[in-house]
Amino acid sequence: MIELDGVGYGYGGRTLFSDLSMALAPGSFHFLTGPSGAGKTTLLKLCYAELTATEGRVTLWGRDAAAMDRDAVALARRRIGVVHQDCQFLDHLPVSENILLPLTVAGRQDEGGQNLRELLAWVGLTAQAGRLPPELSGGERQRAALARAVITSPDVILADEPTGNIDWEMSQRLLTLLIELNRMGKAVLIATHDLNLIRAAKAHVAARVLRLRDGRLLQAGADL
Ligand SMILES: Nc1ncnc2c1ncn2[C@@H]1O[C@H](COP(=O)(O)OP(=O)(O)OP(=O)(O)O)[C@@H](O)[C@H]1O
Repeated sequence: MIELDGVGYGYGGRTLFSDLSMALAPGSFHFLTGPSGAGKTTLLKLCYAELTATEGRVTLWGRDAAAMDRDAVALARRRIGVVHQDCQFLDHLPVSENILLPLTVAGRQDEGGQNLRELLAWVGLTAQAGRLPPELSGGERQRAALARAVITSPDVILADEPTGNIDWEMSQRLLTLLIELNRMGKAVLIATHDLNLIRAAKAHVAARVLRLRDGRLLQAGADL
């Protein structure tokens, strides 16, 4: 679905990484780890065509991302759910409306509110649906961001440090949700520093661990 072939990227002429190749196939589960500043967020942005590779080729569902026009990128992005690192919301809209936004933007409706109700129950936010985002805890925000990322029923979920600022118990809960999505056939890629989270996941899912370091992407060893 998403393929990177010999991809490189740099900001302001400074090469961050080069010659990276990977493929996100249906039902796959990947972790992307590596030191702060290695380029994990940048790599995710290349996967959803927020950035264009300066070298190599990114292919989204068989089409070269660099050659896609805005409409084609928008269509491809509907198949990708992104949980951003800072998980920002529109603070003046209730949580439920924030979660529905990607559907609205795609010109679709949640007929009868069924999807929203099920999603809220799934992430455990039914009672918080009418609250404003600034009233949520860190873990609640992360779960709302995950619900927003999957409301359009995407084929791929890209999560950037989804457990960044939350406690271990809540991290486990989020991980369980992501594993459930994967069992439904979705490809999942999680960028994280948290090696304990990766170890916990490996007990439940056949995850590949990729390590981005010094401009190279390597498969992590059996120690993880
Ligand atoms: N818009 C930008 N302009 C210039 N440099 C940038 C930009 N975005 C990121 N960088 C730089 O690129 C490098 C990689 O950033 P990126 O956010 O991809 O790393 P990361 O591995 O996700 O880091 P972290 O784990 O801390 O989130 C960093 O040195 C960062 O300062």
